[in-house]
Amino acid sequence: MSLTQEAVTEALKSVIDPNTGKDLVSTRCIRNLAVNGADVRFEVELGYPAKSQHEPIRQMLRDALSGLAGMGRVEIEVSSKVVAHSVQQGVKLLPGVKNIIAVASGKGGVGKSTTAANLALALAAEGARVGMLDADIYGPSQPQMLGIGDRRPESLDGKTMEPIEAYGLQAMSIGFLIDIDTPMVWRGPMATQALNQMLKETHWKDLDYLVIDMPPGTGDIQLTLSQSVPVTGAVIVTTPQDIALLDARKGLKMFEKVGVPILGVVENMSIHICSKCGHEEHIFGAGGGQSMCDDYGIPFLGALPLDMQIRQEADEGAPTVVSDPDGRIAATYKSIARKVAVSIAEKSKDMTHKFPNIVIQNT
Ligand SMILES: Nc1ncnc2c1ncn2[C@@H]1O[C@H](COP(=O)(O)OP(=O)(O)OP(=O)(O)O)[C@@H](O)[C@H]1O
Repeated sequence: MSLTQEAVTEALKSVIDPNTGKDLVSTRCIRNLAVNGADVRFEVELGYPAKSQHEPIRQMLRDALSGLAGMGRVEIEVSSKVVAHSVQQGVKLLPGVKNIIAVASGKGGVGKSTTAANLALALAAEGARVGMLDADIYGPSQPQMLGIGDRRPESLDGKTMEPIEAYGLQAMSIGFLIDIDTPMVWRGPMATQALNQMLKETHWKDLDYLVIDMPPGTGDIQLTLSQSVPVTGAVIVTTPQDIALLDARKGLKMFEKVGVPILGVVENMSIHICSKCGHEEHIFGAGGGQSMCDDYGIPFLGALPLDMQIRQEADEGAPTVVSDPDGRIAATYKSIARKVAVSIAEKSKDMTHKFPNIVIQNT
């Protein structure tokens, strides 16, 4: 019996994408399937970056076909294509930027900047083109974390600033434009204006994702920023103690109010593992991030331990995802990055309108 396209498709239907939980046929990821005698060739196009998953997915597809009678050679090409998604109503997308991910926290000092840096690097490691915009006006830390502290952006055309390259990321920080040693009183409108200028006047080059390290808190400045920046979705970083979770809930509500979808919650400093004896301790409490996600029906993206390695590497200007790319911590950041990217990919291009249409009727 000779091999048919239908039989191959049927066999491929049994393969579930581990990242989306759906089969690759019904999600239309299988392209250009060609059956030539006993040989099969096709492409798989994932909607999210997942370099680390290409080989395992290829292997699962091969395994699914191996049982077919009359099977010859199998050639599978796996790639990723990230598309642009809609943002809040009334806010325009940025040229050269497909999706913007806001990394926010209700409370300061929970590790938002460290998470933002590692998330951006993890998305890049999975094969995406990624930018990092440090909008933390209270304490811009990305230049230091990305090891580019003393460099300043240049302008080639006199109109736009060139982002600074760091570990493959296109980086821009409010810290490049202000002297962080000088105490500055930033008022709301000034901060918004500075951020808008950085967003629009940076020469972003074909970015799949721009990660924004937001200023911590849920005050007027944060609210204005979350309204004016064209955000695809927000990631909330929290530590597990009650006070941080309370503030994280406020952050969540703030984004909800302005129509920005929540991509999920990252619990940082979740557990402490003693570097000497390996004893595990929930210093800041256990399970808080997960239960907050259960309450609001949003994804729990993952948990990072309180680990000296994370602090040392970030402070030294080479965050863990680049310092120890094959380690356990980098694997957690990459898993979080894939969940964020999958959640964006699954977002409908037409965002549900938050505000009702106003119809004027002539009577
Ligand atoms: N999981 C972790 N384990 C150990 N240290 C961490 C971890 N996450 C962050 N840190 C350290 O905690 C400090 C605060 O982190 P970070 O600057 O990322 O917090 P933040 O929430 O962005 O703060 P801010 O409110 O100032 O913006 C840094 O020194 C960082 O290296």
